[in-house]
Amino acid sequence: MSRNILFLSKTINSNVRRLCTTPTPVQKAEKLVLIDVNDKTGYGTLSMNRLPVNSLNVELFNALSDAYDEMEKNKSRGVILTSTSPKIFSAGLDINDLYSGDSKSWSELWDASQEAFLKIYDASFPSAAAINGHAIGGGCFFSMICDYRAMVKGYQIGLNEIQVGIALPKVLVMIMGKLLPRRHAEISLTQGTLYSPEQASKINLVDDVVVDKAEAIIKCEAFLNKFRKIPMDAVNTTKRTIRREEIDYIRNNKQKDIDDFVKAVESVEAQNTIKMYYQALKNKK
Ligand SMILES: CCCCC/C=C\CCC/C=C/CC(=O)SCCNC(=O)CCNC(=O)[C@H](O)C(C)(C)COP(=O)(O)OP(=O)(O)OC[C@H]1O[C@@H](n2cnc3c(N)ncnc32)[C@H](O)[C@@H]1OP(=O)(O)O
Repeated sequence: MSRNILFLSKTINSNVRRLCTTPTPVQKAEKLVLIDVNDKTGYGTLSMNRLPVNSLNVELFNALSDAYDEMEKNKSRGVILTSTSPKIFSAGLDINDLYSGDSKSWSELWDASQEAFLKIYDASFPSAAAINGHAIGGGCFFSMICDYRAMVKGYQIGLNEIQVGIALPKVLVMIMGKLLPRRHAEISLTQGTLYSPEQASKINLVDDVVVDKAEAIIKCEAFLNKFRKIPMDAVNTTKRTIRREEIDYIRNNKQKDIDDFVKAVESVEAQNTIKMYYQALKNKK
């Protein structure tokens, strides 16, 4: 069974294409999240496909949410979250949207990010991130809400929002505070530190450091295999107990959380920093 070739199958929604083994090739997938279900294991590989850097915008968040809905509907045994880019898992929130948006568009952006967050963090199956490149800002965060992370050597990972001038949203602080030892969480959040995979593994930000994407996928599959003999209801009840605080916070404070994000982004200081950051990115070459 060839799992590396994209095949035409029914379009699940406007932004998600399921890859399966029906033998009708298509030239190029244009969907924002590609879904490849391994019929043998029942695991779905979801590949973010908003090139060049998988910057997160409303459409990519929605495509991730739709892909998770599809996995739920098909009673998936687990998801591997990765990217089609050869060197970038995700470069975080789309700086263009932060730079040129307004309170309405930032509200819509955060609303979509909350939905995608809940789909992944409260899924009824485990998710493993095969971090095949840089995972920065929101990109790092989306790997953090998976159940496991394997990262390829030679790239960087971290929550650098503070360097972009954005005060850290509450849920990011809550989850970073639980994942990392307290002192590292504090330094990382207030300084926006980016880590090598080796450094990240020392502070629990990633679980395994690997040489390439293929090894990352193998590690993710091995992690998901650990759940095969455990009743998933028991796993999910336990996981929801562990994750209840963050999930309840978003469910019960959705609008406040959106307002907090908009307030953080629209402040004069944040806008000045975002502008400088945007220009530095554009002038890089
Ligand atoms: C309760 C709800 C919770 C849900 C939360 C969800 C998300 C949490 C988000 C919280 C807030 C997050 C804030 C952020 O994420 S801000 C973004 C932080 N990201 C960055 O700082 C990364 C910036 N980019 C880079 O450092 C580099 O581009 C790179 C990723 C290391 C790749 O470097 P390189 O390979 O050299 O490529 P280029 O730099 O030349 O980039 C190619 C191309 O892409 C553009 N680009 C890069 N990053 C972004 C971006 N984040 N947004 C938009 N566009 C980006 C870059 O400008 C180049 O474009 P051009 O070819 O047109 O010049």
